[in-house]
Amino acid sequence: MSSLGDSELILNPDGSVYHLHLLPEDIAPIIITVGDPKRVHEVSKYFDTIEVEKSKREFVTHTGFYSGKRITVISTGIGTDNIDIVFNELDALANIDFKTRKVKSNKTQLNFIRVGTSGAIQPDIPVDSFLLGSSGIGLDNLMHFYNYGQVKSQELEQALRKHLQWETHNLYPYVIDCDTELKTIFTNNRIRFGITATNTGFYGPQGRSLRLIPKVDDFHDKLASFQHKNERVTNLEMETAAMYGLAKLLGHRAISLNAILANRATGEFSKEGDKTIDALIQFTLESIANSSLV
Ligand SMILES: O=P(O)(O)O[C@H]1O[C@H](CO)[C@@H](O)[C@H]1O
Ligand SMILES: O=c1cc[nH]c(=O)[nH]1
Repeated sequence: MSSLGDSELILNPDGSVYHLHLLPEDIAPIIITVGDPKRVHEVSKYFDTIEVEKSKREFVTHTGFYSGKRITVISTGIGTDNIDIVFNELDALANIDFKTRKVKSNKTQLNFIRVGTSGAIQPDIPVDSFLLGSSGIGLDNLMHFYNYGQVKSQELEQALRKHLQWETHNLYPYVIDCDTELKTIFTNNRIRFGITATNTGFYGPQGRSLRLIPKVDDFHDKLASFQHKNERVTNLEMETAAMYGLAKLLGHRAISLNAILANRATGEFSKEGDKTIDALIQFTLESIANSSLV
């Protein structure tokens, strides 16, 4: 196997990976991802010890121990473009030998757990509730740059495309399921389940209108009315589908947990978002501590 060239695997002068500025020993196999860089501290403040604190751009990383488990928490910033960077570089840290610049023959499987915020599109999902995305619908185009056919949720993707008929808008949604073992770990009476839709923006791409009118005028109605085997589309955010796709392609596991801050059907926005996010962080850490994850 040939070595990866300098412009493919980009390392900084200190040997760290290009954007994340991390060394292979800086990360744990259990990785909590958050969008907001400030949320990293909101997670790691519960750790018993913190051994790594590094940052570059919007990518802040803390690694430490919580209840005997070594955990990394990292901010991805906003959007699936950043997920491409974070997931490829974290995988490189785990599975590429930075000295030989070759892919390792023995791979390490990483467990990605997103703790994010999101807006519900169904009226019965209250603000300040928790929701686990059992599948991710990608309305962005990230996975179209990879051969994702082997990891997609074929039947769900076909049924969704037939229902939406959004080829007229040049939209070809991809659909990828969460990891079922991680789903079991977070299955609890405090959490709802649903299909999470991921898009490239917060305003037009989530059907929001301030001064500009979104072109897809039935955006919420079309997504909210989709039904497949008792599953429905529940919420909108900006990272989950790409996480599910890249994790599966790279042989990792991923789950996305959402603090529902907005309800787009009822027009509400949480008045206690920080409290809700903190409760989801504590729920996530407790679930990890009680799991067999190492
Ligand atoms: O709170 P985070 O994790 O950033 O997640 C949500 O919030 C951001 C938009 O406000 C997007 O990243 C969206 O996915
Ligand atoms: O409506 C929302 C709320 C949080 N994050 C999103 O992406 N959308």
